[in-house]
Amino acid sequence: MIRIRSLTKHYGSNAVLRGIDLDVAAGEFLVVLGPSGAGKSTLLRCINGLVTPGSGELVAAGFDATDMRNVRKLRRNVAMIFQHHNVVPRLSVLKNVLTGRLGQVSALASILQLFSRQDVELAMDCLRRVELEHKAHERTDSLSGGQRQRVGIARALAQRPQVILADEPVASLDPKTSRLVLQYLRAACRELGITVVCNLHQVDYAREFGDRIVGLSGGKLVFDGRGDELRESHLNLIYSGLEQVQAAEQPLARTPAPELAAQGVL
Ligand SMILES: Nc1ncnc2c1ncn2[C@@H]1O[C@H](COP(=O)(O)OP(=O)(O)OP(=O)(O)O)[C@@H](O)[C@H]1O
Repeated sequence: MIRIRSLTKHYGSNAVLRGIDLDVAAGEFLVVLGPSGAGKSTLLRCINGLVTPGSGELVAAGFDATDMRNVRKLRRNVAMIFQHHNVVPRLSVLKNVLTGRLGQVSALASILQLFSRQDVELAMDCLRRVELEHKAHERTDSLSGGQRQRVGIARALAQRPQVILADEPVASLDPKTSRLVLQYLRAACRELGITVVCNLHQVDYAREFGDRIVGLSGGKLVFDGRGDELRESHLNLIYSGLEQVQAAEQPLARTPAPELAAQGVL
């Protein structure tokens, strides 16, 4: 579903992504772990065409994401969920979810915000999936932060995307609400076959919800494996910072990573 080869991105002299190779299978729930500034958001933004990579290949949902002519089609199929949910507070919950349909309807219908009965039924179904159907006609600013994030998920689902990119979707939520939000995302993955790539800071959630975890450090992937393969030594490598990754010159750690241990990296 996503194929990335030798992907780089620089901001001036700051090398943010330094040769990423990554495949994500259809229906997989992939968690990206990494310290602040590792390049996690930049990676997600490259996948949905918000950021143009410097070099490399990136195909998502069948579209070449490095070719900006594909951006509209790409974003129709690749939905994004942000940390601050980006919902429109003064709109009703239902209208916020319906904005997820804007990329799919005609330009005129989009300008006039005319939605068909099928669109409304789809939006209500998406609200049911995050258990907010009963809030459909309330103003979104009357909802809690966790509920707004669930509206963000429903809006993403209303797009009927092949891929959902979630950029620290639970960063500002309490533990109970965080797990609920991640459960809805995982259900979307399992029940609808949507591929999810989710940036997280919480290792426990990564282990619990990710089918697979990749560790990004200093713009390089330094771990790729299942949650139960992620050891303390890998976490040290992921969170050790740029210098050690450069010193290691080791592209990827896989448990038990005997090669890395032999080189004294772990
Ligand atoms: N638009 C931009 N212009 C210049 N530099 C940028 C821009 N966006 C990101 N960067 C830089 O790229 C690096 C990686 O940022 P990015 O947001 O991808 O990291 P991150 O891993 O998502 O961090 P966090 O966990 O704090 O969100 C940082 O050094 C950041 O300052």
